[in-house]
Amino acid sequence: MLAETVAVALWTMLPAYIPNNAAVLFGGGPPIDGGRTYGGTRILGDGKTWRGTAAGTLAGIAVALGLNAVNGPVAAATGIDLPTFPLLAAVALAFGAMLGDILASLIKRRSGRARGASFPGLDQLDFVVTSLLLAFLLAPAWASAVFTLPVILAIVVVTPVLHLVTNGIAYLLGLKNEPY
Ligand SMILES: CC(C)=CCC/C(C)=C/CC/C(C)=C/CC/C(C)=C/COC[C@@H](COP(=O)(O)O)OC/C=C(\C)CC/C=C(\C)CC/C=C(\C)CCC=C(C)C
Ligand SMILES: Nc1ccn([C@@H]2O[C@H](COP(=O)(O)OP(=O)(O)OP(=O)(O)O)[C@@H](O)[C@H]2O)c(=O)n1
Ligand SMILES: [Mg+2]
Repeated sequence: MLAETVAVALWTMLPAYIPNNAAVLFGGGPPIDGGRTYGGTRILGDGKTWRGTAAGTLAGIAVALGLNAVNGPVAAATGIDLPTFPLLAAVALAFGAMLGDILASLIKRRSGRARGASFPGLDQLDFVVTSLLLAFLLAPAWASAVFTLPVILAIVVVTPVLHLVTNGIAYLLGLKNEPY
């Protein structure tokens, strides 16, 4: 059923959705690239920090453990069979999301885009690709069972919409400098 597929997709991706939010809220401090440049432009830029990456990863893992704790009651109340997250899967989704955002900055800087510039498509799906890849790498049996083709399709369609809505609200609240 479509609603059930979307519910499983959102539940499973929550540990990958939270890291970027937490990085915005708790990030800052020394940049990962240490200010270094390559060919005259920054490697990553001041928007990718150690603190934001650590906070994001920890927040994503914490959310996965929290979802594990409420899985029983939520599954009982909704009648939907929702996955639990083994620790490796939680780490893969959370750190994978941070990694995707960092790789996207690398691509943005190499293609001459300044910090904060938009890159439609990449901005909305960078963290999806890397968190899924890392999950398949670190927890292959779990990932193959959870990320069926319909679930992956639901993720790819729903995530960009949620990303635009979340960023729009964060911008209106003054938490982000750009609404994308
Ligand atoms: C636990 C912590 C630390 C924070 C929780 C804050 C919160 C309520 C987050 C909502 C999480 C959520 C379910 C998001 C799903 C969408 C998604 C793909 C998010 C990716 O995050 C993007 C992030 C930075 O993006 P970027 O690095 O790629 O540019 O966006 C910035 C977000 C924040 C600064 C956090 C504050 C967010 C809000 C005030 C918006 C909350 C909005 C909702 C709950 C509405 C979600 C939309 C629908 C339609 C349900
Ligand atoms: N690993 C990260 C990711 C994000 N942030 C914080 O969250 C803000 C918004 O994140 P994002 O939109 O991903 O970065 P941008 O500043 O837009 O930079 P870029 O163009 O490189 O994406 C950043 O400015 C930074 O303060 C952080 O500290 N560490
Ligand atoms: Mg940005």
